[in-house]
Order: sequence, then structure tokens, then C-alpha cells
Amino acid sequence: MPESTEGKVISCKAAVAWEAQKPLSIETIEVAPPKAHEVRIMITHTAVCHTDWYSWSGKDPEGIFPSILGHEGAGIVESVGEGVTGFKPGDHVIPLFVPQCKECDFCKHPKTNLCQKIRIQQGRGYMPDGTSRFTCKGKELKHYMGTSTFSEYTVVADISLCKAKLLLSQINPSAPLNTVCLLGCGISTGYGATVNTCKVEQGATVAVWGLGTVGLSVVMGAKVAGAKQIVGVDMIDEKLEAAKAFGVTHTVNPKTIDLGGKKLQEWLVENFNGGFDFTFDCTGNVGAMRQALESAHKGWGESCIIGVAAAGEEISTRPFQLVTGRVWKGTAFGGWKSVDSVPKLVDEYMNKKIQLDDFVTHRAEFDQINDAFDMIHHGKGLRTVLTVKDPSKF
Ligand SMILES: NC(=O)c1ccc[n+]([C@@H]2O[C@H](COP(=O)([O-])OP(=O)(O)OC[C@H]3O[C@@H](n4cnc5c(N)ncnc54)[C@H](O)[C@@H]3O)[C@@H](O)[C@H]2O)c1
Ligand SMILES: CCCCCCO
Ligand SMILES: [Zn+2]
Ligand SMILES: [Zn+2]
Repeated sequence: MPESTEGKVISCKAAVAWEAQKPLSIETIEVAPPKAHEVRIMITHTAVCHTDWYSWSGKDPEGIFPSILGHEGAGIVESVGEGVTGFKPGDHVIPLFVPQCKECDFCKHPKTNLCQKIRIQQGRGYMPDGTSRFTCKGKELKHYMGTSTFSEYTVVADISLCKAKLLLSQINPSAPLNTVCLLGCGISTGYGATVNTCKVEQGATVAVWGLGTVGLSVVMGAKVAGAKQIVGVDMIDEKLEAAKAFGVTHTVNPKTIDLGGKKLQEWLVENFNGGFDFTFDCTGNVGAMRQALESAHKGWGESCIIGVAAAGEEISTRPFQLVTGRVWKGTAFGGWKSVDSVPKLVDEYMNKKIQLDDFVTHRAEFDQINDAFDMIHHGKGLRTVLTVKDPSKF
């Protein structure tokens, strides 16, 4: 049994983002013990979400450097700070970039999951007390999205963490951390956008722009909800082909389709019975967002923005699109009240109501993190899951 590290600074490996667009550098960093209402976690596995790449690109105002990025991870509690009651060393956990304090006005409101308790400091790259737990070569490193999973050890607020199990059952030892880490962001988001934000119903028609992990989890949610038609839109033919296995019934490549001089949304409205009950943007491209809105059915169509556009980008449409009954909305983390919901998603996976395994197209070692960034940026595969610190090896 390794010597206890409780209360001590831990030196460990991390992928440091020193500057925007510079390859992440595997360094030895120091991780301070958790303060009150904080938890220190050994990260066993993490994936790379497109948002990690977006923040790394320098276009994200909350992409601060130097920092430890990463927000789609899972791990094991190493130690807890004063006042933490819901976690103990050894618990299997998933860090949450949307916290749930259950005290703020947002947590108390049924229409949102956007807990605001630690929002300001999290956006500044700090823990709730306004300081960092990370240093490297004498320099302070910022936190990211309140999770920073690109490190063998990280520290999160206790309201930004949930157990990888249902709240009422014992720890679900069979929940594989190397797969349920995906519930930390992309899959929970797309699935939640469908079942929470839009409440897609049996027999609905759906169109999804962007067939990456988020888009395909929208497709999975639409299938679970009983949609009768799911149109997938992507510019990469391999993505369109792969999407059929997830439940897409029709595919459209905006780059190659013959629109007869029409806009894509006009063509879709003409060829798909006046448009769709629900459309989703999972690209981050404001042009695609407009196509999605204007492909929603007149009178009742709803369009949901999930994609994160570059800072300063704006969306536009003619007001008449909304006057005639279309609804434009958006979602963060699929509307899930995170601490309460993610353990239930773990069980939905374990009970085969939703699937995660097919979203893992690559597995790699932590040192290969830059390859994973390159792959997500070039639309190769879906999720690469990195083994950060393998618990079986010590
Ligand atoms: N709102 C949230 O809570 C939340 C959560 C996770 C991810 N995101 C965002 O969702 C988006 C998707 O994330 P991901 O990890 O699935 O990314 P991804 O890169 O795996 O998938 C994006 C897909 O969109 C396609 N695409 C890009 N531009 C397009 C266009 N104009 N028309 C059609 N297809 C286009 C790409 O080919 C790719 O297949 C990103 O913007 C990400 O930042 C938001
Ligand atoms: C808060 C909405 C953006 C979060 C994107 C996570 O990938
Ligand atoms: Zn994400
Ligand atoms: Zn709250």
C-alpha cells in the first residue's frame, strides 16, 4: 500500500498548456492538498473534447495560460478537505464542469442547471477561494473549467464532483472509469439536449448538424426518445457513414449535395415535409446554426444550439423565422443538474439504456495527448480516451 499523501503536496505528471496553440508539455507539477470543501483526485482516464481544443486555440476568453486543461475525466478520490462530507478516499468519481451547489438561485430553479456559486472564480482559472492548487517550475498554473483533468492529480470543489454510481447504491465497481469519463461532457450534453432541453417525443423528426461525439449523442437521445426520422448533416463523408450505426436515417453533406441553387435550409424544408420538429447545432459554426434554425418546422419547430462558437461570433436570422413559430434555444451540459444526474447516467449506461463504448474510437497513453488534440481538430474518430494514471500499476 503506497505511503499516504494526505495533507502533503503531490508531485506528479501533467500536460501543461504553457501558451495558446503550443503543444501541451508533459511536466512534473506540484498539486497542493485540498482546502475546505475541496477534493483531490487521482485522474485515471480523460478524453479530449472539442472545447479543450477551442480553449487551447486561444479563441476562448476563458482559455487562460499557463494552465491545466481537460474536463472529460474520471478518477479516484485521494483526499478531501475540511467540511467535505459526500466523498472519501477511494471513491470513484467524475469531475463536473457545471457544478451543483443546491443553494444558489439557479440550482433552486427548475429551468436551469447553470449553478453560479463558483462561476466567477472558475472562469478566472481559480479554485473558489481565488487561488490555484497547481505550480510548475515555480510558476502558478491556472485551473480550467473547475476540473483540469489533464493531470495525474487535480483538485476540484466538492460541488463539482459526483460519484460514478447511483446515489443510493453502493459504489458501482463495475462502472469502468476508462469509459464513464465520457459522461463528464460530450455524451451527457448531447443526450441531455435531446431529452431535457428539447424533450424530443415519440415519432418526432430531428436533424443534427455536426456528427462528432456531441452530435451522435443527440442522435442516440433521439433514438431513445423514439424519433421516426433523424437526418445527419456533416461535411465529412466518413462521419455521415458512421452515423448510420448510431441511428441516423438520412445523411446530407453540405459540401457535395446538389441544392439546385437553393440554400441548404430551403432544400431541407422542401424535401423533408416542411422542416423538422427539432434541429440541433453541434458544430460551433454560426452558419450551421442558422441553417439548423431555418430548417425547423414553421409553427412548432425547435432549434437547439450546443456548439461553442468562437468569442465574438454572432448568430443571425430574419425575425419572421421566430414570429412564425420557430423557437431558438441552447444548452450547457444538456441541462443536467450535474451532481444529481450523472450518477444516474452511469447506471443508464450500465443498464444498457444508453451506450458509451462506440464513442471511444481510440485509446492512448497520456504522453500521446497532442495526437488526441490533432485528431479532434481534424475530425478523425470520435473520442480518444487517455490513460492518465493506471491504478492497477501501483
Ligand atoms: N454546450 C455544451 O455544453 C457543450 C458541451 C460539449 C461540447 N460542446 C461544443 O459542441 C461542439 C461539438 O463538440 P464535439 O466534441 O462533438 O466536436 P467534434 O469536432 O467531434 O464534432 C464536430 C463535428 O461538426 C462537423 N462540422 C463542423 N462544421 C460544420 C458545418 N459547418 N456543417 C456541418 N458539420 C460541421 C465536423 O466535421 C465534426 O464532425 C463543439 O463546438 C464543442 O465546443 C458544447
Ligand atoms: C458552458 C457551455 C460550454 C461548455 C462546453 C464544454 O465542452
Ligand atoms: Zn466538453
Ligand atoms: Zn448552485
